[in-house]
Amino acid sequence: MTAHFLSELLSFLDGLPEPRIVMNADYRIVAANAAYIREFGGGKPIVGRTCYEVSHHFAVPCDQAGESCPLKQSLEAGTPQHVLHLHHTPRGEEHVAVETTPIRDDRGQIAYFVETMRVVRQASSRAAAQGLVGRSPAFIGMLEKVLRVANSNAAVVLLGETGTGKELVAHAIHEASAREEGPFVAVDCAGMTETLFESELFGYEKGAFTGATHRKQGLVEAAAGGTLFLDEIGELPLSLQVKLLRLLETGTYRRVGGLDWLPADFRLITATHRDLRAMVQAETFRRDLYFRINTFPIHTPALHERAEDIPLLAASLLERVDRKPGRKFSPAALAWLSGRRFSGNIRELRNLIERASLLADGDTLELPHLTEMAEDLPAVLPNASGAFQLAEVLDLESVEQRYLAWAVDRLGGDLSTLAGQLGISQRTLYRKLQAVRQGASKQGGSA
Ligand SMILES: Nc1ncnc2c1ncn2[C@@H]1O[C@H](COP(=O)(O)OP(=O)(O)OP(=O)(O)O)[C@@H](O)[C@H]1O
Repeated sequence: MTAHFLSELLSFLDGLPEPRIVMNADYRIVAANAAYIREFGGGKPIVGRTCYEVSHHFAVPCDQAGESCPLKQSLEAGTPQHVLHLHHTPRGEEHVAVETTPIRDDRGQIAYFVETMRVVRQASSRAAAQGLVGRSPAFIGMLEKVLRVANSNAAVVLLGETGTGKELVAHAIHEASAREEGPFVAVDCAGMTETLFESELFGYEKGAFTGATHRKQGLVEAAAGGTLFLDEIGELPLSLQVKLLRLLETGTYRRVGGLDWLPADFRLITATHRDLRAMVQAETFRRDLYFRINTFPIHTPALHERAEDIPLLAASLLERVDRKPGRKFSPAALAWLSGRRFSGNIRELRNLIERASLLADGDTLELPHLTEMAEDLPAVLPNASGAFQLAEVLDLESVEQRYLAWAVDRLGGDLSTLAGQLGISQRTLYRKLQAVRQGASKQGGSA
């Protein structure tokens, strides 16, 4: 491929608003457009460096560092590939959606790759005063699904324990969708009676019943052009499931006391902490409704599946609930939080942090502020505050897991320091810790 072709390609890419780079098969950046230099350049030269060094600060390509590599995938598949990566940017680490497209030469051979990057605005990998935060593999896996489905009109069902952030995730899907400018209307299905359900969802006409002194808009109408989020869908009685199914099948509804069928225009997101499939088996949830709402299920991970996010979540939640800005946790307090099992997930963590913030007078939230009202919160990992000891000969994998559990406890959840001391990347450490957590939960919470 000629230099002329490259310069033509670059002047074409320069005119595009999204940051793009061109790379060769050796991962070397051969060109970057103006938008990329503006958003990711940070005033440093880009051309001639490798993508893995610029975006990840790795010394080897991503796939050799335990990460997915879209360049390699698109070389193998010969088609564009999409991945979600944590990239170093001039603003710090950010979630970036990467699309890698192979470019063929005149003989049909893949010669270059154009990579398009979009910073994900719906989630932060650093402490943030609002929205979703997280950087663990479990969180990134979920975020990847959120971004994939957002731009379709598919019905999404969010399945996860209570307090795992289902409402926040529903909001993120809405914000990443083409309906972003439209309304986001949340409805709690728990405790809905038949009359309430119909009048709330469909609205009513003046005179429809005693007390209906004026026409009232329903939530379906309020969600027009936007997203309707039905929380706790598993709590909806069978009689109301029929009414919801009719709305979804026909795309129309009628106000209580009204004659006209009105068209509905919303994207449906539902959520539940219940096992809907088991409910279908037990015939407490309609099979046809289950298939209607279940086009794209997303599991919201429990906190113990993403326990490495606890320090980041704790810092973010403190920012959100504390009346004194800028306060931090002591290392011991963070270590203690990182080693707890929260059955109420992020909501329980948030409540505990709010309580501690009320108890603390100084600039730092210390361990006693947390434990004073939550001593009985169970530990996930052994409380190995002393030396690392083994009383038996074990296989190396188990030794590594026990050692990591001990080291996390020791370093107070400061994973970047720990990764440095262990001589491995943070990513590799996250992955190894995931195995520790899974091992701990298989053993019923004690390692
Ligand atoms: N990834 C996250 N980052 C920051 N805060 C979060 C995150 N996930 C959840 N939260 C916070 O945790 C709390 C519980 O979240 P949310 O109400 O969305 O959970 P839920 O799964 O819908 O719970 P339920 O099933 O009980 O309705 C909220 O205060 C929310 O802001």
